[in-house]
Amino acid sequence: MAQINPSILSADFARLADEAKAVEGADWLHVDVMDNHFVPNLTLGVPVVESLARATDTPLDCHLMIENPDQWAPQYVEAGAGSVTFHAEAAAAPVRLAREIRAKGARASMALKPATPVEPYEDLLPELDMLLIMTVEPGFGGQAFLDIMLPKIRRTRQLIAKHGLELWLQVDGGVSAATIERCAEAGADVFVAGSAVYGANDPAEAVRALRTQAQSATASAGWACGH
Ligand SMILES: O=C(CO)[C@@H](O)[C@H](O)COP(=O)(O)O
Ligand SMILES: [Fe+2]
Repeated sequence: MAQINPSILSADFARLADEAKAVEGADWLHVDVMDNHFVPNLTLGVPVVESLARATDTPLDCHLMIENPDQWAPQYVEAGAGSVTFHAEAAAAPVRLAREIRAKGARASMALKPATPVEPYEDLLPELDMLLIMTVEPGFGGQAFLDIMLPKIRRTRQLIAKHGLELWLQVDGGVSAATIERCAEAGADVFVAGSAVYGANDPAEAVRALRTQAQSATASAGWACGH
């Protein structure tokens, strides 16, 4: 089943608890952590994640766009995140870090920026619960979807099938009613949407509509979605 994860980055940061509640019914709440070093933007950190975890029943999907995730990622598990994504480009020891995230009780996920290929990480995929393919350069919400990422999504779906993995394949950046079907057909099964959800008049309805679109595109593409 296709999963829709609204990105809190596009919400009103002065009303985070209400904004989290506005999308209850979503599969996960996507929380973009940016440190102004790995990306040229600064958002929120561990204390805010702790508060969000108390404010909503929706599990938190933390996307860490930070340097030194080896040091920081475990703290986001302790703060209450159910899934923690670190960037391949920033991690010093991705296998050790994925194992540590899992050992602490969260799903371990790794993200690839647009120019980072998936192939060098093929042997590492069994260590992960999810791979995130960025479909914009990380750092900001509201950017245009990069169509040139579709072949990478397709190749990753083939690697998942080749190794018989349970790995979820997430896309993040510019995902909307206009682009979600192409992502689903290419093989994505977890969809982050910021402006397409929080920019809608009814964010909860936007989540439902995106999920319906993704599910029918997945069904017609014919690859099996494992959840
Ligand atoms: O990680 C990021 C941006 O770096 C994303 O999670 C954005 O927050 C998605 O926003 P939209 O592109 O959907 O508006
Ligand atoms: Fe994100």
